[in-house]
Amino acid sequence: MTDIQEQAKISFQNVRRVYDVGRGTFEALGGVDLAIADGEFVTVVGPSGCGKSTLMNICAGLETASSGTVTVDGTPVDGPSPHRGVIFQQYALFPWLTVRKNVEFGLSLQKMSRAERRERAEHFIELVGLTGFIDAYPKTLSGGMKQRCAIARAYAVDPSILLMDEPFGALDALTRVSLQDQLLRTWSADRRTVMFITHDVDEAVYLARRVVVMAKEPGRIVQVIDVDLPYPRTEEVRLSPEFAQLRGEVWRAVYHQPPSEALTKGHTA
Ligand SMILES: Nc1ncnc2c1ncn2[C@@H]1O[C@H](COP(=O)(O)OP(=O)(O)OP(=O)(O)O)[C@@H](O)[C@H]1O
Repeated sequence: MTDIQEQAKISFQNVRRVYDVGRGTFEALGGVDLAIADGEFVTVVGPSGCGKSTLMNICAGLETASSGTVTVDGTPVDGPSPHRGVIFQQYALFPWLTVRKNVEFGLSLQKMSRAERRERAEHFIELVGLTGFIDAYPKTLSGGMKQRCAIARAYAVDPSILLMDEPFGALDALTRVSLQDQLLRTWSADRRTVMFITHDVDEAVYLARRVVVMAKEPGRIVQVIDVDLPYPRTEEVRLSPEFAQLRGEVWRAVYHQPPSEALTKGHTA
Protein backbone atom coordinates (compact mmCIF):
# COMPACT_ATOMS: atom_id res chain seq x y z
CA MET A 1 0.00 0.00 0.00
CA THR A 2 1.31 3.48 -0.84
CA ASP A 3 1.38 6.31 1.73
CA ILE A 4 -1.49 8.03 -0.08
CA GLN A 5 -3.59 4.88 0.08
CA GLU A 6 -2.79 4.40 3.75
CA GLN A 7 -4.05 7.91 4.59
CA ALA A 8 -7.07 7.70 2.30
CA LYS A 9 -10.63 7.65 3.54
CA ILE A 10 -11.49 5.15 0.80
CA SER A 11 -8.83 3.10 -0.88
CA PHE A 12 -9.36 0.71 -3.80
CA GLN A 13 -6.37 -1.56 -4.25
CA ASN A 14 -6.15 -3.62 -7.41
CA VAL A 15 -9.90 -4.30 -7.31
CA ARG A 16 -11.03 -6.87 -9.87
CA ARG A 17 -14.53 -8.13 -10.48
CA VAL A 18 -15.03 -11.07 -12.77
CA TYR A 19 -18.42 -12.52 -13.64
CA ASP A 20 -19.09 -16.02 -14.91
CA VAL A 21 -21.03 -15.72 -18.13
CA GLY A 22 -22.01 -18.77 -20.14
CA ARG A 23 -18.86 -20.83 -20.51
CA GLY A 24 -16.51 -17.92 -20.06
CA THR A 25 -15.81 -15.02 -17.79
CA PHE A 26 -16.29 -11.29 -18.12
CA GLU A 27 -13.94 -8.87 -16.42
CA ALA A 28 -16.17 -6.00 -15.25
CA LEU A 29 -13.30 -4.42 -13.32
CA GLY A 30 -9.75 -5.17 -14.27
CA GLY A 31 -7.63 -4.01 -11.34
CA VAL A 32 -8.68 -0.58 -10.11
CA ASP A 33 -6.49 1.51 -7.82
CA LEU A 34 -7.92 4.70 -6.39
CA ALA A 35 -7.44 6.65 -3.18
CA ILE A 36 -10.07 9.16 -2.07
CA ALA A 37 -9.10 11.58 0.69
CA ASP A 38 -11.22 12.37 3.72
CA GLY A 39 -13.70 15.10 2.81
CA GLU A 40 -12.97 14.88 -0.90
CA PHE A 41 -15.67 15.12 -3.58
CA VAL A 42 -14.88 12.74 -6.43
CA THR A 43 -17.03 12.15 -9.49
CA VAL A 44 -16.76 9.05 -11.68
CA VAL A 45 -17.65 9.15 -15.37
CA GLY A 46 -17.30 6.68 -18.20
CA PRO A 47 -19.25 4.86 -20.88
CA SER A 48 -22.11 2.57 -20.00
CA GLY A 49 -20.83 -0.77 -18.75
CA CYS A 50 -17.37 0.42 -17.65
CA GLY A 51 -17.98 -0.76 -14.09
CA LYS A 52 -18.85 2.48 -12.27
CA SER A 53 -21.75 0.95 -10.32
CA THR A 54 -19.81 -2.22 -9.68
CA LEU A 55 -16.97 -0.19 -8.17
CA MET A 56 -19.35 1.77 -5.99
CA ASN A 57 -21.33 -1.28 -4.92
CA ILE A 58 -18.13 -2.98 -3.81
CA CYS A 59 -17.31 0.10 -1.71
CA ALA A 60 -20.87 0.09 -0.33
CA GLY A 61 -20.41 -3.56 0.67
CA LEU A 62 -23.32 -4.60 -1.57
CA GLU A 63 -21.04 -6.60 -3.87
CA THR A 64 -17.72 -8.31 -3.33
CA ALA A 65 -14.53 -7.98 -5.34
CA SER A 66 -13.14 -11.10 -7.01
CA SER A 67 -9.71 -9.97 -5.83
CA GLY A 68 -8.09 -6.88 -4.39
CA THR A 69 -9.41 -4.88 -1.45
CA VAL A 70 -11.38 -1.79 -0.60
CA THR A 71 -10.62 -0.19 2.72
CA VAL A 72 -12.44 2.60 4.52
CA ASP A 73 -10.38 4.32 7.19
CA GLY A 74 -7.87 1.50 6.73
CA THR A 75 -10.38 -1.27 7.49
CA PRO A 76 -11.40 -3.68 4.72
CA VAL A 77 -15.04 -3.38 3.66
CA ASP A 78 -16.90 -6.60 4.41
CA GLY A 79 -20.52 -5.51 4.10
CA PRO A 80 -22.80 -2.48 4.23
CA SER A 81 -22.37 0.04 7.04
CA PRO A 82 -24.33 3.06 8.28
CA HIS A 83 -21.09 5.02 7.86
CA ARG A 84 -21.53 4.66 4.10
CA GLY A 85 -24.79 6.18 2.86
CA VAL A 86 -25.89 5.02 -0.58
CA ILE A 87 -28.18 6.99 -2.90
CA PHE A 88 -29.33 5.49 -6.19
CA GLN A 89 -31.01 6.97 -9.26
CA GLN A 90 -34.26 5.29 -8.30
CA TYR A 91 -35.24 6.89 -5.09
CA ALA A 92 -35.96 3.67 -3.22
CA LEU A 93 -38.50 5.30 -0.95
CA PHE A 94 -41.15 3.23 0.78
CA PRO A 95 -44.38 4.23 -1.00
CA TRP A 96 -46.53 3.45 2.06
CA LEU A 97 -44.56 5.82 4.32
CA THR A 98 -44.72 9.60 4.42
CA VAL A 99 -41.64 11.77 3.88
CA ARG A 100 -41.18 11.99 7.65
CA LYS A 101 -41.51 8.23 8.14
CA ASN A 102 -39.21 7.48 5.22
CA VAL A 103 -36.49 9.63 6.77
CA GLU A 104 -37.13 8.26 10.27
CA PHE A 105 -36.92 4.72 8.91
CA GLY A 106 -33.20 5.14 8.26
CA LEU A 107 -32.79 5.98 11.95
CA SER A 108 -34.78 3.08 13.29
CA LEU A 109 -31.69 0.90 13.61
CA GLN A 110 -29.90 3.49 15.70
CA LYS A 111 -30.18 3.75 19.45
CA MET A 112 -32.19 6.93 19.69
CA SER A 113 -35.34 8.01 21.49
CA ARG A 114 -38.49 8.60 19.43
CA ALA A 115 -38.29 12.32 20.13
CA GLU A 116 -34.68 12.45 18.99
CA ARG A 117 -35.51 10.51 15.84
CA ARG A 118 -38.33 12.88 15.06
CA GLU A 119 -36.24 15.98 15.63
CA ARG A 120 -33.38 14.66 13.53
CA ALA A 121 -35.71 13.74 10.67
CA GLU A 122 -37.31 17.17 10.76
CA HIS A 123 -33.91 18.85 10.66
CA PHE A 124 -32.83 17.02 7.51
CA ILE A 125 -36.21 17.39 5.85
CA GLU A 126 -35.87 21.12 6.37
CA LEU A 127 -32.32 21.04 5.03
CA VAL A 128 -33.55 19.62 1.71
CA GLY A 129 -36.51 22.02 1.61
CA LEU A 130 -39.32 19.50 2.11
CA THR A 131 -40.83 20.78 5.35
CA GLY A 132 -44.05 21.68 3.56
CA PHE A 133 -44.35 18.06 2.38
CA ILE A 134 -43.38 16.27 5.57
CA ASP A 135 -46.63 14.31 5.74
CA ALA A 136 -46.89 13.68 2.00
CA TYR A 137 -46.59 10.22 0.44
CA PRO A 138 -43.95 9.63 -2.28
CA LYS A 139 -46.51 9.19 -5.07
CA THR A 140 -47.58 12.82 -4.59
CA LEU A 141 -44.02 14.17 -4.97
CA SER A 142 -42.12 15.17 -8.11
CA GLY A 143 -38.96 13.25 -9.04
CA GLY A 144 -36.75 16.00 -7.62
CA MET A 145 -38.68 16.00 -4.34
CA LYS A 146 -38.43 12.22 -4.06
CA GLN A 147 -34.71 12.42 -4.56
CA ARG A 148 -34.45 15.16 -1.93
CA CYS A 149 -36.32 12.87 0.45
CA ALA A 150 -33.87 10.05 -0.32
CA ILE A 151 -30.98 12.44 0.31
CA ALA A 152 -32.49 13.56 3.63
CA ARG A 153 -32.85 9.93 4.63
CA ALA A 154 -29.20 9.24 3.81
CA TYR A 155 -27.95 12.39 5.59
CA ALA A 156 -30.00 11.71 8.71
CA VAL A 157 -27.98 8.60 9.47
CA ASP A 158 -24.91 10.87 9.47
CA PRO A 159 -22.64 8.74 7.29
CA SER A 160 -19.07 9.95 6.87
CA ILE A 161 -19.21 8.76 3.24
CA LEU A 162 -21.89 9.34 0.62
CA LEU A 163 -21.95 6.96 -2.34
CA MET A 164 -24.21 8.39 -5.03
CA ASP A 165 -25.00 6.41 -8.19
CA GLU A 166 -26.43 8.82 -10.79
CA PRO A 167 -28.70 10.34 -8.15
CA PHE A 168 -29.90 13.13 -10.44
CA GLY A 169 -29.95 11.07 -13.64
CA ALA A 170 -33.73 10.91 -13.89
CA LEU A 171 -34.35 14.60 -13.26
CA ASP A 172 -34.91 17.53 -15.60
CA ALA A 173 -32.03 19.94 -16.16
CA LEU A 174 -33.32 22.73 -13.90
CA THR A 175 -34.05 20.47 -10.95
CA ARG A 176 -30.71 18.84 -11.47
CA VAL A 177 -28.81 22.12 -11.27
CA SER A 178 -30.66 23.13 -8.13
CA LEU A 179 -29.96 19.78 -6.45
CA GLN A 180 -26.29 20.02 -7.46
CA ASP A 181 -26.09 23.40 -5.70
CA GLN A 182 -27.89 22.08 -2.65
CA LEU A 183 -25.58 19.07 -2.47
CA LEU A 184 -22.51 21.30 -2.71
CA ARG A 185 -23.84 23.60 0.01
CA THR A 186 -24.27 20.73 2.44
CA TRP A 187 -20.96 19.21 1.40
CA SER A 188 -19.18 22.53 2.07
CA ALA A 189 -20.72 22.64 5.52
CA ASP A 190 -20.07 19.06 6.63
CA ARG A 191 -17.28 17.86 4.33
CA ARG A 192 -18.37 14.28 4.01
CA THR A 193 -16.39 12.18 1.57
CA VAL A 194 -18.46 11.86 -1.62
CA MET A 195 -18.11 9.42 -4.51
CA PHE A 196 -20.62 10.43 -7.16
CA ILE A 197 -21.30 8.56 -10.40
CA THR A 198 -22.69 10.46 -13.36
CA HIS A 199 -23.01 10.30 -17.14
CA ASP A 200 -23.11 14.06 -17.36
CA VAL A 201 -19.73 15.67 -18.04
CA ASP A 202 -20.91 19.12 -16.86
CA GLU A 203 -22.16 17.67 -13.61
CA ALA A 204 -18.91 15.74 -13.11
CA VAL A 205 -16.81 18.90 -13.46
CA TYR A 206 -19.15 21.21 -11.56
CA LEU A 207 -19.25 19.07 -8.42
CA ALA A 208 -15.84 17.53 -8.11
CA ARG A 209 -12.35 18.23 -6.88
CA ARG A 210 -11.28 15.31 -9.08
CA VAL A 211 -13.00 13.58 -11.96
CA VAL A 212 -12.19 9.89 -12.39
CA VAL A 213 -12.67 8.73 -15.98
CA MET A 214 -13.21 5.03 -16.61
CA ALA A 215 -13.15 2.90 -19.76
CA LYS A 216 -14.57 -0.54 -20.36
CA GLU A 217 -13.53 -4.07 -21.23
CA PRO A 218 -12.05 -4.34 -18.80
CA GLY A 219 -13.48 -1.63 -16.53
CA ARG A 220 -10.55 0.54 -15.54
CA ILE A 221 -9.50 4.08 -14.72
CA VAL A 222 -7.96 5.82 -17.72
CA GLN A 223 -7.56 9.34 -16.39
CA VAL A 224 -8.00 11.34 -13.20
CA ILE A 225 -8.54 15.03 -13.88
CA ASP A 226 -7.99 17.65 -11.18
CA VAL A 227 -10.69 20.29 -11.14
CA ASP A 228 -8.81 23.31 -9.96
CA LEU A 229 -11.84 25.58 -9.65
CA PRO A 230 -12.77 27.40 -6.44
CA TYR A 231 -15.62 26.45 -4.14
CA PRO A 232 -18.31 27.60 -3.74
CA ARG A 233 -19.08 26.69 -7.31
CA THR A 234 -21.37 29.35 -8.69
CA GLU A 235 -22.95 30.18 -12.00
CA GLU A 236 -19.93 32.36 -12.65
CA VAL A 237 -17.68 29.31 -12.23
CA ARG A 238 -19.99 27.22 -14.42
CA LEU A 239 -19.81 29.80 -17.21
CA SER A 240 -16.08 30.52 -16.93
CA PRO A 241 -13.54 29.68 -19.66
CA GLU A 242 -11.64 27.51 -17.13
CA PHE A 243 -14.79 25.42 -16.64
CA ALA A 244 -15.23 25.09 -20.40
CA GLN A 245 -11.65 23.94 -20.77
CA LEU A 246 -12.01 21.27 -18.06
CA ARG A 247 -15.30 20.15 -19.53
CA GLY A 248 -13.52 19.71 -22.87
CA GLU A 249 -10.76 17.71 -21.23
CA VAL A 250 -13.21 15.36 -19.48
CA TRP A 251 -15.34 15.11 -22.62
CA ARG A 252 -12.35 13.99 -24.70
CA ALA A 253 -11.30 11.49 -22.00
CA VAL A 254 -14.80 9.97 -22.00
CA TYR A 255 -15.76 10.13 -25.69
CA HIS A 256 -12.42 9.57 -27.38
CA GLN A 257 -11.29 6.45 -25.62
CA PRO A 258 -8.95 3.94 -27.23
CA PRO A 259 -10.68 0.73 -28.39
CA SER A 260 -11.29 -1.75 -25.58
CA GLU A 261 -8.50 -4.15 -24.78
CA ALA A 262 -10.85 -6.95 -25.84
CA LEU A 263 -9.97 -9.09 -22.88
CA THR A 264 -13.53 -10.37 -22.86
CA LYS A 265 -13.77 -14.11 -22.93
CA GLY A 266 -17.01 -15.71 -23.94
CA HIS A 267 -19.10 -12.59 -23.27
CA THR A 268 -21.55 -11.98 -26.01
CA ALA A 269 -23.35 -8.94 -24.62
N1 LIG B 1 -24.27 -10.03 -12.30
C1 LIG B 1 -23.65 -9.79 -13.45
N2 LIG B 1 -23.35 -10.78 -14.30
C2 LIG B 1 -22.69 -10.56 -15.46
N3 LIG B 1 -22.26 -9.32 -15.85
C3 LIG B 1 -22.53 -8.30 -15.03
C4 LIG B 1 -23.23 -8.46 -13.79
N4 LIG B 1 -23.32 -7.25 -13.19
C5 LIG B 1 -22.72 -6.38 -14.02
N5 LIG B 1 -22.25 -7.00 -15.12
C6 LIG B 1 -21.53 -6.38 -16.24
O1 LIG B 1 -20.45 -5.65 -15.71
C7 LIG B 1 -20.25 -4.48 -16.50
C8 LIG B 1 -20.20 -3.27 -15.58
O2 LIG B 1 -21.50 -3.02 -15.08
P1 LIG B 1 -21.83 -1.69 -14.27
O3 LIG B 1 -23.28 -1.69 -13.98
O4 LIG B 1 -20.90 -1.59 -13.12
O5 LIG B 1 -21.45 -0.57 -15.34
P2 LIG B 1 -21.75 1.00 -15.30
O6 LIG B 1 -20.51 1.67 -15.76
O7 LIG B 1 -22.27 1.38 -13.97
O8 LIG B 1 -22.88 1.11 -16.39
P3 LIG B 1 -24.08 2.17 -16.57
O9 LIG B 1 -23.42 3.49 -16.75
O10 LIG B 1 -24.80 1.71 -17.79
O11 LIG B 1 -24.91 2.10 -15.33
C9 LIG B 1 -21.37 -4.44 -17.52
O12 LIG B 1 -20.89 -4.90 -18.77
C10 LIG B 1 -22.40 -5.39 -16.97
O13 LIG B 1 -23.13 -6.02 -18.01
